[in-house]
Amino acid sequence: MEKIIVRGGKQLNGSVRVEGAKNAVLPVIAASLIASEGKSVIKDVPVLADVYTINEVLRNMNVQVDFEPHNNTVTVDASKDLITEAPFEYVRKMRASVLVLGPLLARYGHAKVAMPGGCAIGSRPIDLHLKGFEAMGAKIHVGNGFVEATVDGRLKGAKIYLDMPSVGATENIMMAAALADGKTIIENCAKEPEIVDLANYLNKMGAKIVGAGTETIRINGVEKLHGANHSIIPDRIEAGTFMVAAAITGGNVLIENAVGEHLRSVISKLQEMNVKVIDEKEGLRIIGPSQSELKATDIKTLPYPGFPTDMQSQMMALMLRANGTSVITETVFENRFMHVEEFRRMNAKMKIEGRSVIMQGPSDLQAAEVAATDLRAAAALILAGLCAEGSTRVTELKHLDRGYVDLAGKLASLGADIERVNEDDNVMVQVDYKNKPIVAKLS
Ligand SMILES: CC(=O)N[C@H]1[C@@H](OP(=O)(O)OP(=O)(O)OC[C@H]2O[C@@H](n3ccc(=O)[nH]c3=O)[C@H](O)[C@@H]2O)O[C@H](CO)[C@@H](O)[C@@H]1O
Ligand SMILES: C=C(OP(=O)(O)O)C(=O)O
Repeated sequence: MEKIIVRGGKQLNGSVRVEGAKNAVLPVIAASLIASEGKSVIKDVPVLADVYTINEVLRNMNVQVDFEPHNNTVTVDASKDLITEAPFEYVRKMRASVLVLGPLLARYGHAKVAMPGGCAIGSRPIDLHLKGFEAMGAKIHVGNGFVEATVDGRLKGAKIYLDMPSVGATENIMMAAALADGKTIIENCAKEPEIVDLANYLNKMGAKIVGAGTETIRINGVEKLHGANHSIIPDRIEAGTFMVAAAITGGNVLIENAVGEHLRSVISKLQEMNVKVIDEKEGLRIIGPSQSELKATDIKTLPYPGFPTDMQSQMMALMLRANGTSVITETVFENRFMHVEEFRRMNAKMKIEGRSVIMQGPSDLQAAEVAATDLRAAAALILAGLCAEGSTRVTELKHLDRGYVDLAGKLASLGADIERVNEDDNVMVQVDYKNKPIVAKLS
């Protein structure tokens, strides 16, 4: 079984570069389906399991997708006739597969995609995506584990109010509206930087979208879209994870490529905890305080620009080490506390009350064998291992590989005592992140 073994106590120093954002690249690759002519060349693509999955989803639909991992480039040619279905084997691996619904429906008037189930962080319905398509004239049928959307002719522009600012629903509706007949207005939409990145890409493809990044997006539908060149924005959650790594070890790390503007809520909480954050030309420098100076704080997760739920578990690791009582309230997903039990195995002093976790810090973290319950929990357990006494062993690394490019290798390059091993035969499978050996195996 593959494990990451972390021996705590090393201070992190140096610099590390963040990759393109997972949550931006997945919708961008899905959106490439819309182009009936020309190729799209997408750069700064992170070499992640999820990227291999979305590429497979598209290939299965007869799209030509070429991935050059060493150049971080994906080229998509969707100009042939496409198959308008995404089977369960892909959606099960990655919920973001539902993002092909909007582009397929808009281009072909038909899309059939396996219904995503819940996952370790919550039930995650797609009712808002479907209501948006219905408002644009689509008929939706859910049965036998699939959702099927059809429309005679083109989708019609509509005014759509989202009950909550869902990232996926905003993306799916925006992609569909780009090719609809007439004007669509999406109100109370998500404002995440990944929404802006997708809108920029669609506009390069010939779409007419304004307002992305605000709570109202206006889209004038066009008849055709073409391939375009695009570079993916830096991953704010990977950057945030390294910010916590520097802070939790009292280190000094420059996170190259991190965009301060995308991380305001995280920066403000770190500053409250006595962590220094300096905006430099190349990125963000993080200087962690000594453990005795790390202050407790409270966090509530919210849609952007609020504190991101995808940073909740990593910040929890840091708050466990802080002096005083800290509280985290999770408002985005109803069940994103599975990592609490694993932290407890590491001697963390914490309890769950409703949608909040209360921590009486500082916990004297001790090494244990712990299992990742989702992608960010995997990162959080590794972060806790960086300051725990002894050798922490983190398993269930399939979650980690969905969203981090060689986290262990990058932390090792900053001075962490960490390795990824296959304990059955004691073979180390990944040592140097620049060569990307582990992810290369997934192709
Ligand atoms: C690939 C990707 O970009 N994933 C991100 C995206 O997921 P995703 O797009 O799935 O998250 P949403 O913003 O849609 O979900 C937010 C909340 O809305 C609810 N909801 C959503 C859609 C819907 O039709 N009905 C409904 O009730 C969800 O259950 C959840 O409670 O945004 C989340 C919230 O920032 C992040 O944690 C994920 O990393
Ligand atoms: C929850 C996440 O991703 P996804 O929506 O792809 O499950 C995440 O990136 O933390």
